[in-house]
Formats: sequence, structure tokens, C-alpha cells
Amino acid sequence: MKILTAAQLAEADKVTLEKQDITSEELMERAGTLVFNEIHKRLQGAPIPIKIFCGIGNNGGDGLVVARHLIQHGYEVRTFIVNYSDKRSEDFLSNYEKLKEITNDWPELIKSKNGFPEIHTGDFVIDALFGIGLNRAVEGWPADLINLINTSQAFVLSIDMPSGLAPDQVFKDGAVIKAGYTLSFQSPKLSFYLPDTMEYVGDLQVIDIALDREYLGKVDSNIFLIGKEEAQSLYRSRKINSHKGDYGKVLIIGGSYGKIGSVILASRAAMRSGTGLCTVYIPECGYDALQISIPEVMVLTDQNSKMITKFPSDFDADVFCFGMGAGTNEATANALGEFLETQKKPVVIDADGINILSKNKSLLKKMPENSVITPHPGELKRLIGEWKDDFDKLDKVKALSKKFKLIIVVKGAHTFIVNNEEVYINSSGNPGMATAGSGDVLSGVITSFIGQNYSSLAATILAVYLHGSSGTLVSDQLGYESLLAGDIADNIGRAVQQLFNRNPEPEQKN
Ligand SMILES: NC(=O)C1=CN([C@@H]2O[C@H](COP(=O)(O)OP(=O)(O)OC[C@H]3O[C@@H](n4cnc5c(N)ncnc54)[C@H](O)[C@@H]3O)[C@@H](O)[C@H]2O)[C@H](O)CC1
Ligand SMILES: [K+]
Repeated sequence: MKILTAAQLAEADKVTLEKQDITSEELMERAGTLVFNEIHKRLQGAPIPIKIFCGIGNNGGDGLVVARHLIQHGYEVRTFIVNYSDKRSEDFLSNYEKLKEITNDWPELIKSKNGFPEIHTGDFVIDALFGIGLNRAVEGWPADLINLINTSQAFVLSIDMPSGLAPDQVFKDGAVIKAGYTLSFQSPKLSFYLPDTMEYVGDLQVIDIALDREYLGKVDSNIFLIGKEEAQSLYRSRKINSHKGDYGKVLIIGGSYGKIGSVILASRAAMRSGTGLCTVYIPECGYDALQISIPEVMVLTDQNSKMITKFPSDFDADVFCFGMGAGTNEATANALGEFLETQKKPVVIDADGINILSKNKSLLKKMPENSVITPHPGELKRLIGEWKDDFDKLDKVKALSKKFKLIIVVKGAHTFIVNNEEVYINSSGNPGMATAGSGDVLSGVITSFIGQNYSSLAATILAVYLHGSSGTLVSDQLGYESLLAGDIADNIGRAVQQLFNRNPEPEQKN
């Protein structure tokens, strides 16, 4: 699914009015009615005190539409106009009049802190203060109101965006609504997925308000949300008449004394993801451990017993993976440099491999095109330095990807895959996957798919998605705490099967 910017959504809005020959008030009625339907479906007429806080722009106008429908359906509603400015939008004004026509309980005007109502734990708060029109941080008394709502422990539903959050930028130090649920129009917004802002969104549901299909289809977005449908379209099934040589020959290089488990996990993940032939190259100390834990994998050893000091120069693989548990010794770094001099096939570099690249940036130039690196936040910081905010981080990662023609997997609660200007945001996974070895497994799956002749980009997107959905399959049974990285590897096959079952994708949890 494409993720649109505020400017693209505003344009979609404009095109829709022209093409469908409707007024903006009619579009607001459509959007607000859909929000009402979702609320009504869940509340079923329950006598819960509802407090709706409306700004004076179109987000506030949506809130007024919702208020009108709720009142007409007999709900117990108090509507507040949060009058942070006198520049009320036209559609806000017409819905203000419409509301006054159907009830004697007119909206209450809030002009300062003195006008704040009490908000109780059992209240249902609807946040229609600001939407995508936010253009600076929320400060002053409106910020105090947001803080009051946040500390009230009432359930908060945000319309379109949690107020105070902007779709494509971050405002430092402003107040932001911490929503329990966000009903967002047409397209999810980028800030819903970034580490510093995702916690404000709560559970997310995107509502199709039927903006112009042609515009949505053609609009040139380079940010995509990856869900089941997208992963399914990347997956290629196996040919009936095939043999192990059709599914890739991969070489995984890594490990050091005490960290051989990382290579066991990566190779197990590669085998569980369909690799035809997997060989590992490890320090000699890991030989027995590897052979015993995974007999399907072939083992080559370095002349050094405790670390990698040389890569096998004449090994013919379709793809190489390096870094897990490898340490950053000079000898290991030199070995990587020497290997990259002649390497033409894509390489997947993880963990200490990335730390070596950070210390020896000249090696980045030697990386073959379409290679993949998979940094977690600490490794990324060593690679690109500090960032001001998540948007600045994305810009820096895009620049690095472009300069060295690399695919960069920025690992996190929502893993981002950056390829030049394009960004793919993964939607699968859960907090149970924040566990040792889960990155080693991911590298193994990516390597496996590249070996099976997927393009590096397709392999990476599919691997990240399946890694996440495998983690969810496991934690659905064991809970978050008990999930082991090895379980993620072992359940990749089930995750592939699930791509094709008919169960709907679970609603996304932020
Ligand atoms: N196409 C769609 O998706 C539809 C969107 N709808 C809703 O409209 C809002 C966007 O409305 P807009 O009037 O452009 O802006 P806001 O209501 O978000 O903001 C109001 C107003 O506030 C001013 N402002 C901005 N930042 C601040 C600040 N920090 N402090 C004080 N004032 C501020 C700014 O000048 C704005 O004009 C969208 O989110 C949807 O909810 C339609 O209803 C349906 C179609
Ligand atoms: K809002």
C-alpha cells in the first residue's frame, strides 16, 4: 500500500471533488459518517459519556459530523470547540450550524484553560483537534488540554491523526495526543511507523473514504507499507520438476569463540527458507557445534581456531553472508577487505560486519551492487552518525543507499527497507522478536531468498515480512517472552503457508 504525504492527500481531495462532482462539505460528511459507523459498530448504543474535542479546521469539521450522528443515535455527547484561532474553515462552520439545528446542547467553546472540562477515566474522548493541516508544534493552552486528555486515562480515539502529530515531519517539544485508536483516512501516514512517533497512534485502522481511484493509482509515492498482499505478490512457488541446485548455493561466514550460535541460527534460517545448499565458514572452534546442531549444513573452517582471518577465496556461491558473531578484529576486517576486492555477487552484511564497515568506510565502495546491510539502531549510528529526528535519519539512510547502491534494512519495531529513494515499511512482527539472535535469523532468510534468485530487493522485503509473521505465529502460541530466535527460523515455512490462507490479516497494532 502506498503511503501518501499531506500534500498528496490534499491533492487527492481536490481531484476527488472535481471528478466525483461533490462539494468538500459532502466529502467531509462521507468521511465523518464512516468514522461514526465504526464507533457505532463498537459501542452499539452503550450509555458511555462521549466528549468530542473539535479544532476549527477540517479535522474539527469531521468531529462535528461525528457528533451530529452520535447525538441523532441517542448517545450521551458533549461537544467542545477548541478555539485556538478564529480562522474557522468553511466546512467547519457549516457543520457547526448543522449541529446547532439538531440539538439544544450546543457545542461548548474553550478559549483558555478555564474552559477545560473534567475528563474522567470512563469517558470516551474523540480527538478532532488537528489533522494533516498541523504546521507547527502545539503549544500554550491547547497543549495543556492535550496533556489533560493524555493523563485522564479516558479511552481516546483520534480522527485521521493523533492531534499534534504531523504526517511527514516532527515538531520538537509540542504536545501530542496519545491515542488508544486512530481512524485514519485513505492512507496511513509515515509518522505512524517511525520509532519516535509510533507510540501515539495506538491501534490503527485506515478508512477508505473513496478518494479518486485513478489519482491514488497513479500518484508517485516512494513509500510503501508491506502487508500480506504485497508479500504474497513477491513470493514465487517452487517448480514441481526441480532439484536442490535450483534453490541456491549460499555461503555464510561468521562466528568467533563463544559466538558460534549466531552462525547456527543464520544457517538454520537459510535452510528453513528453502536454500538448496548451505555452507558455513567459521573458526575451527565451532566445527563440532555446527555439525551436531544442523547436519543439513556443510562446514568449512578457518585456519584460526577462534576467529575469521581469511575468506575462502575460490568458493563459488550465488550469494555470501558475513558478519554475525564475527567480532571486529583487525585480521577479520582485513579478510573482509580482501574478499570484497574481487567479489561480484551480492553480499549480505550484518552485525559485526557492519561494525567493520563503520570503522573502515572505504570498504563501502567495494561492496558489490545490490548488496544488503541490516543494521540495528546502534550499528546504524556507527555507520551514519547521529540524526536529528527520524525524518533526518531516513534522509541520511537514503543518501547512503544511493551513494553505494546498497539495500539498507533499518531494523526496528517497524523495519524499514531503503533502496535509493524508495522506502518499504514492514507491518508484521511483535515485541517478542526483540531477542538475541533474531537478526542472525533475518540475515539467513534474506541470504536464502537472494540465493533462490529473487532480486536483492524482493528477497529482502519478503524476508523481513515473513520473519515478522513467523515471529507472530510463534508468539501467538508461546507469548512474547518465550519466543526464541530459533523458533522464528523454524516457523518460516508456516509463515509462507499463511500467506495463502484466507484468514484476514489481523488489524495492525502499533
Ligand atoms: N482528503 C482527506 O483526507 C480529507 C480530510 N479531511 C479532514 O481535514 C483534515 C485537514 O484539515 P485542515 O483544515 O487542512 O487542517 P487541520 O484541521 O488539521 O488544522 C486546522 C488549522 O489549524 C492551524 N494550525 C496548524 N497547526 C497549528 C498549531 N500548532 N497551533 C494552532 N493552529 C495550528 C492551521 O492553520 C489549520 O488551518 C484532515 O486531517 C481530515 O481530518 C476531510 O474532512 C475529508 C477529506
Ligand atoms: K485528530
